[in-house]
Amino acid sequence: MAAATPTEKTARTPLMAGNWKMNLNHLEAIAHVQKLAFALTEKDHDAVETAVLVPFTDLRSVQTLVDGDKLKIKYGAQDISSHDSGAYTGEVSGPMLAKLKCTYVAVGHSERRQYHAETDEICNAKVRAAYKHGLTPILCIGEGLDVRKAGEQVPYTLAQLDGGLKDIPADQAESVVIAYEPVWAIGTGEVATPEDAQEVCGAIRARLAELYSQELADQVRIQYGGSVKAGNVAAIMAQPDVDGALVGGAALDAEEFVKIVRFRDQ
Ligand SMILES: O=C[C@H](O)COP(=O)(O)O
Repeated sequence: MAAATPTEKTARTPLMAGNWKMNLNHLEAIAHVQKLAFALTEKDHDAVETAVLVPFTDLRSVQTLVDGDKLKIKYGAQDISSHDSGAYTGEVSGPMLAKLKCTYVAVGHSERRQYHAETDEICNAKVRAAYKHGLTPILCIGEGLDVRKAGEQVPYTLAQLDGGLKDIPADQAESVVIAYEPVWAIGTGEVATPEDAQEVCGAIRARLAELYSQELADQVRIQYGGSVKAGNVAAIMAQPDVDGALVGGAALDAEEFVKIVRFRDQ
């Protein structure tokens, strides 16, 4: 499988996204985004795209702050309903997220797959819903420990990629963000080695080339997620097919997250 060359990599702007998960209420969200905005410079924004994926209850506050202060921090949600409206208690729709001017929405995070029984079919419907309403999906894929121990991480993850992108046309898929998150490395402190991350991220890019074209594969950003911190981000980002990170725990500490955004300085 052909991996991207470093030259192709430079054409992709790194995306550092903080997934807050179920943390920070709307007041804490404002304080946190203000800290990020204060710390991040024009130089940072030119070099790296920074985003926060926040709880639904925080979105309006974050939108007001970002709009009001014309911040360059992007924001989005952690999930999206596959339905546009109707009797779906507890769900939040694409039109609602679009109205809040979300840029991104995470789809198929392993915690959604594990605790909410989200299948590849459901993820595919959510990817469609995101594109239908002008949102960019961050499709999360990755294997559990049993799969890793069996050495099946590449075929397992590629099957999730195929399922999530099933019948998604190239003019949409060209903007997708793929987050490779080995489940065994999430919140455990067990970070995958840079070589582990590259093995699967390289395979994902090669598969995108097979599904679409090399040109499309070369422009899609592939993130690594799983216990990313300031201390390990540089080595992971040095891999040719890793274009950013989806950061959980470390994104709750504004100073740490800013260091991750400045991965080149670490
Ligand atoms: O979405 C983020 C991932 O689940 C990684 O979380 P973590 O950085 O706390 O391991």
